[in-house]
Amino acid sequence: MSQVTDVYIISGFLGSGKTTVLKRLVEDSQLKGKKVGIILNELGDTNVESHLFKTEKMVELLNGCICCSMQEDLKLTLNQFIDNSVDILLIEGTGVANPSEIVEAITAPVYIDHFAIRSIISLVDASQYLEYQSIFSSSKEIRTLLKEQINCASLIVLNKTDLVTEKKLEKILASIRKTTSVETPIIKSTFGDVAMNELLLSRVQTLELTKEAEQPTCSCHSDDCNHKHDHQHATLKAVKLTDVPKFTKKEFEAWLKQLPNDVIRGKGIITFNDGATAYSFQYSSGRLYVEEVETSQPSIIILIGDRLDSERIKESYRLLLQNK
Ligand SMILES: Nc1nc2c(ncn2[C@@H]2O[C@H](COP(=O)(O)OP(=O)(O)OP(=O)(O)O)[C@@H](O)[C@H]2O)c(=O)[nH]1
Repeated sequence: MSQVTDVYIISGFLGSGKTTVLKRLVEDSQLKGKKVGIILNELGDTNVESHLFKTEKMVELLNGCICCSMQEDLKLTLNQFIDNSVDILLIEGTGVANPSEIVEAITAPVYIDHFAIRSIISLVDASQYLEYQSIFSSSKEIRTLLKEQINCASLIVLNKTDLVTEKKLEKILASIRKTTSVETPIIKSTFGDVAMNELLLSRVQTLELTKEAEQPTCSCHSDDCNHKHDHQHATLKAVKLTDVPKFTKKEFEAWLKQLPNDVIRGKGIITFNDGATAYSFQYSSGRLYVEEVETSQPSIIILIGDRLDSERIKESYRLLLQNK
């Protein structure tokens, strides 16, 4: 029989810092000489972050969410990891994935001898946590999802604390504590700088499951976490813009900032006027981050948000191009 692979699920809403933590886990595992497997799930049909993980065995599941519409694809991928064993399997869901549904797939009897979920790490964006409560006040699905991402965690990482005051942080902690079990640790961080032993600590008791078990368990402590719910996040949408010309960074940033508030997240590959270098860009919490990258991927802009009006965004993009 093949060895049991340690599995870590990285969850959290759009832009909360999942990939940042994933990168740290990958680097640590490599330093320890472990073979790493990654499952990266994206809502859209393009992953603009694959350049970050060139050396690992990575499977990208695009155009859907592994917690619902892509459960079958997740199973096929897990089969690959049985045949091609790794020491640690890191799964990053989309920003709208419900981790309990991923747990459900992995704890199916057929996988019980092969995979052991060690932790469900949920990232929370401190700079947006309270804001999301009001932005999504009319979207029950998203508010439920945000709650579930927290309630199903075995470790909550309250990230982006550099962007909020101590007073606001206390308010956020109190609000999170209202819905989550007191046993679930909450660790504050910037750029996911949580001690590696905390991230890697085995916190999920799925090993008790037997092959005969009919109902898989997850570490959920909340009545809100309904394993059999009709999981929907149809209001969240990704818009992709291709054939992207060169801009100045200033033009690009100004354009992102004037987009409607319902654009929660942006990412992609872009080149600026000042040369041929490609940059990976991240737009999150209303801030633009760019980083030079070596990639053959053509320029692309992906915008994700609630009930996005794609026509309005495309029109705004056309105007940007016209005014260049
Ligand atoms: N200021 C600040 N920025 C952060 C922090 N953590 C991550 N970021 C930045 O926020 C952006 C989004 O981070 P990611 O790790 O890509 O977030 P994500 O959850 O993987 O995003 P999606 O997969 O799109 O949902 C990146 O530009 C990060 O560098 C933090 O603690 N503080």
